[in-house]
Amino acid sequence: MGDQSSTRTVAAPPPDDLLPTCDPEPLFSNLNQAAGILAAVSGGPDSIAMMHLLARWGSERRPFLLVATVNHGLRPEAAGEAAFVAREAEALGLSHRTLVWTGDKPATGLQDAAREARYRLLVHLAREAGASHLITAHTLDDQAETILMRLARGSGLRGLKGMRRELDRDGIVHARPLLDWPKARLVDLCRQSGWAFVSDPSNADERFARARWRRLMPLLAAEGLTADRLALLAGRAARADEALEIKAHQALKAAEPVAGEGELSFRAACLAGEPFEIGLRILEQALGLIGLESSRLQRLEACLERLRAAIPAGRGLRLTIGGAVLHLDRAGRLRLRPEPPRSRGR
Ligand SMILES: Nc1ncnc2c1ncn2[C@@H]1O[C@H](COP(=O)(O)OP(=O)(O)OP(=O)(O)O)[C@@H](O)[C@H]1O
Repeated sequence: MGDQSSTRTVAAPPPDDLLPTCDPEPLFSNLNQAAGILAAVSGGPDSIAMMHLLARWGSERRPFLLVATVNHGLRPEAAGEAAFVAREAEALGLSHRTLVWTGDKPATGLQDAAREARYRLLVHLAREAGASHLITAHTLDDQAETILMRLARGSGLRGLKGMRRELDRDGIVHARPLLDWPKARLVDLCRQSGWAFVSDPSNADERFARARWRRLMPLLAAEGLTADRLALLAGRAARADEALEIKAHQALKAAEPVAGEGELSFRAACLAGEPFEIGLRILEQALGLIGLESSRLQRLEACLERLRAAIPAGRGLRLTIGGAVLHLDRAGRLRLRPEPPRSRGR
């Protein structure tokens, strides 16, 4: 996260005669059709490089651009950093807004809360400004660290897909155009181009898991587990995940689903007959069809195990999961409906 401990501004050396040739056109070509772009710039080298590259992006087809910095109100330096980004943006002819997180700060899970607040503020501003896209400067290294952290948590295939290049955040497309770029390349680009940036020591603060994983990266790379290989794994996991989703969709469609009044029912035999992984996804998709987020993988697995034991035995079963009540009748039909509000969260 951008601002959890003290930072200092690095005065970059003057521009080198041999500026690295870096064409922003292919980098941002997916954004040509955007109805306005909000660029999230913390002041670190990654997002400062993104801002400079955006400013150099061919002006003809470029959608309107707005730059924003979030001051989480967690460090005294944060206001100065936002002002620094504002000045840099102005010098490039770009509009800039500073957003301040004024809400209560939780005693635990501060990083997660700050991230959530950051995206809430950014998405709100994007909507207000009429921007269709929010872009952040996540790099290949961020992707590799994310995958390692998810591996360590025993994540499923979906987690191993890593961060997505594009996702929907409440109707705004969140895009990560630098996801294939090693961080070192962006830092070099800043230094060689004379682009000043803010250096954030919290990136090396080992109280944070991401920093500890970052420290391990060279050791892992020496054994072949490089950021590139982790990204390769993520791409393959994404491909397998997509295939399994399609198979689960087909299985659910063939199970005579009947939807009505926020409910869904279907023949449950597929949950026992299909491979376990497909069964999990059928359940998740069914929950999605009644408007519920998928539950934690472990809970979903436990739920499916019970269903798989009951279905062949012709036993009825009633379960709750992820805000849903599941009712398996003796005829082998499973009905899902949202839990009544009063009993939720017990
Ligand atoms: N304070 C901030 N203001 C504006 N943008 C920010 C700020 N902090 C982070 N960002 C954006 O998010 C990108 C990723 O930053 P960082 O790696 O610090 O995020 P993170 O806390 O790991 O969150 P995420 O879940 O998005 O990975 C930055 O390159 C920048 O585009």
